[in-house]
Amino acid sequence: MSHAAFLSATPDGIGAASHPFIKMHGLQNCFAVLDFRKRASTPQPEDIVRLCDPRVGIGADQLIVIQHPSDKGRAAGAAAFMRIYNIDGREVSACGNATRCVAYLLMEEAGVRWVRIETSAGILRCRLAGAMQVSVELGPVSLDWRKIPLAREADTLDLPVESGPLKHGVGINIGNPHAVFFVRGLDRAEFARHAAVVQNDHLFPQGANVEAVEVLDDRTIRLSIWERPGLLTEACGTGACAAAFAARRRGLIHSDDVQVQMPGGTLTVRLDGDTTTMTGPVAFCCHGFVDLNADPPANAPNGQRIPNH
Ligand SMILES: N[C@H](CCC[C@H](N)C(=O)O)C(=O)O
Repeated sequence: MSHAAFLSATPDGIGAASHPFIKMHGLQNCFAVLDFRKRASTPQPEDIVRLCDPRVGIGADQLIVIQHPSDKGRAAGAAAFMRIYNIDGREVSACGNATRCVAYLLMEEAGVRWVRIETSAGILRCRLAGAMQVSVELGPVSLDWRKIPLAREADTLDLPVESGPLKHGVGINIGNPHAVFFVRGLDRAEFARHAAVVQNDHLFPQGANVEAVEVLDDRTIRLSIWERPGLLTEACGTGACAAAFAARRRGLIHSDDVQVQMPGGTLTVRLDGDTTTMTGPVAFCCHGFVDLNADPPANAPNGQRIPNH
């Protein structure tokens, strides 16, 4: 049975509300994956919060739901629509590492080596790049303040927001908003404190994923990531691409092939104009059944998770 086939299994003797899930990760950026291609519904926010919570649920940085593509997506050759939900239950438009994981599931299911996935940020081209290695070409990068989005016109190569060592950042939209700062060494706990201030600044009406980047050489950067809605993650695909693009744009690196080191491991990012392609490993963690539409835990997090530093 392929992993994707498990996602449509029906539990024998388990609660009727139970739904199969697979947990996967890309460099320890972890995802709970549900297949809703046989369900017309979307997950309830209280279910999303509970399922992402490591104490009462599966534990994940995002919940990913596979649906059938839209008519437009099908016409563009998309195999599925991938919906992305943050730990606070809100839907977002992009998740690079999750795209790599879902692409692996869909390619394994269909027995192919490339696949297109429809997301709210557009159609993404994905391909198998070796054993358990997947490449995803992310959509065009934008530095336009209106597309980040910012609350007011500003120089997106020198953002008017700072906290501690996070200064002179670069604002980028790569399907989701990012604020990229270049630093020299930064304790992870200190980064989390300052990144939370930046993320919640009024400059970002939709918030921002925040990266602190150290340039190690002409083709290698190291980054820490504070994702929306407020958590440190071990890796971030869109963040890696945004950081590599910003470093190249700032002239801090000169290679078009960038090694992006993160706490969970390294992604390779290929820069080509306003397109970025990330390549890296995917892995399966576990699978099982979850009850949906259950009551949220009494102390359901308000979308903030204590930094795991
Ligand atoms: N981990 C994801 C990024 C999730 C971004 C999400 N937290 C948002 O609010 O945009 C990645 O690999 O690109």
